[in-house]
Amino acid sequence: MDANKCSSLNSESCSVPSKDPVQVFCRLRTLPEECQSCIKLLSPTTLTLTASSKTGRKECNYVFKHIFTSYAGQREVFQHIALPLLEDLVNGKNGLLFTYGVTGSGKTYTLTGEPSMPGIMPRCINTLFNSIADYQAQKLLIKSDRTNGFEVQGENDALEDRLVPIKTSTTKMKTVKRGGGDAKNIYENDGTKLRCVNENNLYAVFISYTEIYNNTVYDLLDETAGKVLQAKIIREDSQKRMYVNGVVEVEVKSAAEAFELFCIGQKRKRTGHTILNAESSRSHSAFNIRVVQLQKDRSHLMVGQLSLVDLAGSERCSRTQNTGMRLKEASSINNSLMSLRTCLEILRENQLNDANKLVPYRDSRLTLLFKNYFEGEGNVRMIVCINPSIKDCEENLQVLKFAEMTQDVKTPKAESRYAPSKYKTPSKTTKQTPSTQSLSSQTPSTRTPSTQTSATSQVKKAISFGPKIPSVELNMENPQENVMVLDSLMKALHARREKREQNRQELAMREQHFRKRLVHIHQDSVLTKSEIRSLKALLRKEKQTNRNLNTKITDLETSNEKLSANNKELQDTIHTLQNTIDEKNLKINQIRLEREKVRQKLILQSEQMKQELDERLCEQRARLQAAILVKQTKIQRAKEILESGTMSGCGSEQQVKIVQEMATPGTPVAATRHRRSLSDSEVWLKYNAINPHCIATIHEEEEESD
Ligand SMILES: Nc1ncnc2c1ncn2[C@@H]1O[C@H](COP(=O)(O)OP(=O)(O)OP(=O)(O)O)[C@@H](O)[C@H]1O
Repeated sequence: MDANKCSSLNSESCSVPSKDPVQVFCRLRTLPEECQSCIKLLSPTTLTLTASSKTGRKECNYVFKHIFTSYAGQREVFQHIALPLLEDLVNGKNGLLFTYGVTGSGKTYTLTGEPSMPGIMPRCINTLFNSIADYQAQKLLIKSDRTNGFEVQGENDALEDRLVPIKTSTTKMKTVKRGGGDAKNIYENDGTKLRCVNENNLYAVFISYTEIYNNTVYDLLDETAGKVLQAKIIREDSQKRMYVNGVVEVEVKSAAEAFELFCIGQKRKRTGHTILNAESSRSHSAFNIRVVQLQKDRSHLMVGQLSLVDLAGSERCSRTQNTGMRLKEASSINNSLMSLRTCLEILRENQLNDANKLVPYRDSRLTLLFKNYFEGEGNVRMIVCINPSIKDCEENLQVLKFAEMTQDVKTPKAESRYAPSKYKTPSKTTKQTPSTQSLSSQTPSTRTPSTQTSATSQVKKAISFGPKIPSVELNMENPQENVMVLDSLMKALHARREKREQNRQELAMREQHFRKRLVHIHQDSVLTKSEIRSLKALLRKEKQTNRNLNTKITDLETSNEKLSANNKELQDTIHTLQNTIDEKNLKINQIRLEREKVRQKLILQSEQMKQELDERLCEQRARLQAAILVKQTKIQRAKEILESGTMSGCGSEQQVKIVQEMATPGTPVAATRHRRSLSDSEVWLKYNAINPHCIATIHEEEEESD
């Protein structure tokens, strides 16, 4: 088949391209009434996140290009963010739009939405077809060249292709339900149109849908694989642009056809139920729209690509409580998001410091696939989706930090260029018969033995050696007749010679064509072999990773079991210690009670003793006073006697007698020594009336000594 192979973008540019920063938008999800918010909006571009940590509450402000509140509708988000990218797309410029955020923050809702509330993707498709519907190229006039470029083929070839049932398994480009007549537009179409469509051009729209699951690329539109999707490899084309090798790229002629493809892919996309989102994306998915426009004279071609990427949500395993496969998915998601962060950080560092540090795009398929957008040409926009719930606060902090940093990264400004095409007239061989044309449109791998037999018969039919050589019978009797015979023989020989020349030319041409085909087949087989080798290497690597992960899982499970056993033992010890503490507390309480009883008893006893001593003291005092009185009386009498003796001349003998009488035994004598009293308990207590002991102090001293 003769075709004009055109490259989609001409990268030969001498001038240094100007750069634009990555535009980052923020969208806040609606919050259920019972939930507390950690986000406060200060202006349409600034928000505050309040995070509480061990050291207290911390408030951080973040500024974005625009912040969409929970009241912002899908239409507003589309018009603000995606419409400019769509305009770029029909102007042949590339664009990347990706949603980033914590799981369940509304990334898929923003990109896809629901039939009644379509998100960015359906609105892009509807708007695109509302605008270019009248300027579409005939189906299959433009075809994928299987190496990230496009070919323009002759109208007859396009017609042939439309008539020949295409085996989608090998052509890498298929049509959806030929004609797509019965496909329905499931998403509401608000009739938005673009103003920048060039009415002189012919447009063709191609869709591909891929996902990156566990760091492996899969084609969601690949129907050859059956239920299990085959891993694809990422290649670099002649212009150093990354693409998924052998990806199915489908030309669609209406929005309904595009949605049908999206639904097919959506069914294959890996989603799963997690604690944080009932239908959580477990892979990163990229819905690619390529718009190819061909100038009416078919001399130039221009391609624009818009990739709508729904990143899987970042998640903390402690919150999701994922195990097994979900845990592996989560760690792969987090790893690839970490690679994205690292790449953007290094890019930013390089740009700020004018450095040339290697950006590790190859660390993850995600960064490798979108490398061109950051390094090459294309507008990059990011939507940070935020669930303002206080539960997501810590993760939102990380997301917002990354988003703010991303705004500092600058990407080369997207430029649109037409690529000139070298148009060749279709070769004679492709113009022969419909059967030969369809044969040439098939790839070698699709040809069956029956098609090969028919090809041989075609070749046989095509080769003729000219008119038959007439039988030469010379008649000697009629020389005139002989002249005629020889004349016809000569004519036949001339014709045959001409035919031979024609055949030789035809053969040379066929040989050339065949050689070309052989080269093509050889290239194909080399590519396929290298692809198989890469896939085998990938498989080996995956198997090794799998083995390592399994070993890790086993190790972790063993240590988990050990920890559980330890934990159980510790719980038992804690329980036993708790019982001992309870018993000891009980005993302490009992001792305290007994001690209190003793204290009360001692207080009572000391009071009784005090009373008793007081009584005795009173008694003794009374007795002493009586004795003193008696003594005083006697002294008085002795005085009187002495005085009267002196006066009456009484002898000294009489005086002595009187004094002796006074000193008779039994007369109480005041003693200076300490007195003691006998207590009830028959214990002698020291009694000191002048310096009495405080009873309370004694008890306290006793307690202390205890
Ligand atoms: N702005 C919004 N308005 C109304 N509902 C929303 C909004 N954002 C998200 N939702 C709802 O929240 C739920 C979770 O959203 P979605 O699936 O889009 O999250 P996600 O960020 O894609 O999560 P994951 O990363 O786990 O795939 C969905 O039921 C969705 O309908």
